[in-house]
Amino acid sequence: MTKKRLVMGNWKMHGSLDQNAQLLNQLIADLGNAHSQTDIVVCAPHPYLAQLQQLLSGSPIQWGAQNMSEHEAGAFTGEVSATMLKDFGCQWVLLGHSERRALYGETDTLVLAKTQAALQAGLTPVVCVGETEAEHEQNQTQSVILQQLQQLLELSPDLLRRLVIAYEPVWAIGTGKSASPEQAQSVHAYIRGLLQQAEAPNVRILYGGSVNPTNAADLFKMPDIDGALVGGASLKANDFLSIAAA
Ligand SMILES: O=C(CO)COP(=O)(O)O
Repeated sequence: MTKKRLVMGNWKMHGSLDQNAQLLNQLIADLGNAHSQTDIVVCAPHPYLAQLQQLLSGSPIQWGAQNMSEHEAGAFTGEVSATMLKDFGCQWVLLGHSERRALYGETDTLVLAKTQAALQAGLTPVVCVGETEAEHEQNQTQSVILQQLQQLLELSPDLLRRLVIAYEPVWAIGTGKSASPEQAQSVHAYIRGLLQQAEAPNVRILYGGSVNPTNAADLFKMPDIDGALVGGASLKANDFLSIAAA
């Protein structure tokens, strides 16, 4: 099975109605039908999902959210459910981003519960994993990744095959210091091995962390890098589309 490349933008907590409209209209205009070989997705803050639905419906660009609740509905003030995301046309949701893990205490168990809720609602979860700089320096990358993925790998192969995994080394996020293609590939190959053992060898594995128009092509040459999760560069239409075209 050949895997379609996937390039996702994570806007994080950036944007406004005006800025988003400008960015999205430029993406639509410049994209045309040029990248049918690549799935292109933007993940916006929750309040802007209606705007994405309005502006992107009928375009080749898909949209998603950056987080969601593990619960279906109920007394969970401030939370947003998977079915609410579906109401706004989302097909994708980022889960377990390192900022959620580090700043909001999300555990592997919580990320698993959110993943199950997303799958149940028919969303594609993009589960983020990655080691910190200290863990990297202590050669703990594989054990950290294994820990983060272990519970997910116990999902049935049918469910697991509906996931996307994003490897985002924390030390590469927002630092301008991307992992080298070889460094990223070695971790992706390790993740691929785990997925193979779990009978889901074709799950797409994205790399994230300071991806830009200059380094994207070399990253994408690696056999187990199936696309990118892009932060800062996804806020500039030209940069984001250059990455998608790389
Ligand atoms: O966290 C990221 C995407 O989820 C990566 O962010 P940067 O591309 O800004 O390093």
